[in-house]
Amino acid sequence: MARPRYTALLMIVTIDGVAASGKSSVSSGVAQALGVPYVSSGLLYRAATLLGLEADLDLRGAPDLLNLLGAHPVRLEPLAGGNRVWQGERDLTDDLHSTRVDRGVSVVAALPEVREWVDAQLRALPEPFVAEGRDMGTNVFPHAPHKFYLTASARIRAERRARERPEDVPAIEADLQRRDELDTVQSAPAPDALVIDTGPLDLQGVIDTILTRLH
Ligand SMILES: Nc1ncnc2c1ncn2[C@@H]1O[C@H](COP(=O)(O)OP(=O)(O)OP(=O)(O)O)[C@@H](O)[C@H]1O
Ligand SMILES: Nc1ccn([C@@H]2O[C@H](COP(=O)(O)O)[C@@H](O)[C@H]2O)c(=O)n1
Repeated sequence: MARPRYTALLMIVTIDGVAASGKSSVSSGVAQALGVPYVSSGLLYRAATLLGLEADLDLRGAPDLLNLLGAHPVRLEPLAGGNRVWQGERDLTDDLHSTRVDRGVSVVAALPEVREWVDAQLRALPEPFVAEGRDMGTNVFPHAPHKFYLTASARIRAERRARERPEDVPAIEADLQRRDELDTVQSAPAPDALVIDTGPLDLQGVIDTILTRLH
């Protein structure tokens, strides 16, 4: 039988990295090249944050937040072209990348109970897929055979994000640095991850760098 073009076809590829490092865009491109879904773990933390904000909860209060999530379950739909997040029939996805959610999500993500809630959903997903986030290669899928970690300077990341948002680069840069700091605990690269500085590369260049290593 002909050897598959990519050995990662039947397993998990993890792509971690700091805020706005390109994880979602790169994971989508790699997943589409592999013909597998990609899983955006950050969307689950963002969904928990959005629902907590809408319910006017104290985001540091795990019991109320978990009760809310239990009463109205959230579902992540991983698709090759992008993830959708549902609460019942409500599609939350387009409300998850706001500055309001950005400013609250690290508080929610620091709650062990919320991390367990996210990790359980991720580990229940059928393989193969590309999983992106902060701790996919360290905590959630430590046995994944292919691990990558994306970095870039805060300024470069802010300039990229500024193309998506009506805010100025210095303000976005400050927000990214704050989130990096708040996410430090769960954001270390796995010892066996290939660290890629995406600063000198365009989006396709990062995707190709990863695909080259999956042959
Ligand atoms: N290497 C690159 N060169 C140029 N632009 C890039 C590169 N990588 C990503 N981008 C762009 O930077 C922006 C942020 O990328 P993306 O949303 O994928 O980052 P992220 O790490 O998933 O962000 P977050 O942590 O906020 O979810 C997007 O507009 C994306 O198209
Ligand atoms: N594996 C992960 C993924 C995300 N987080 C937290 O969620 C925030 C949003 O993640 P994005 O990838 O959508 O930016 C992120 O800032 C972390 O606080 C996490 O803890 N672990």
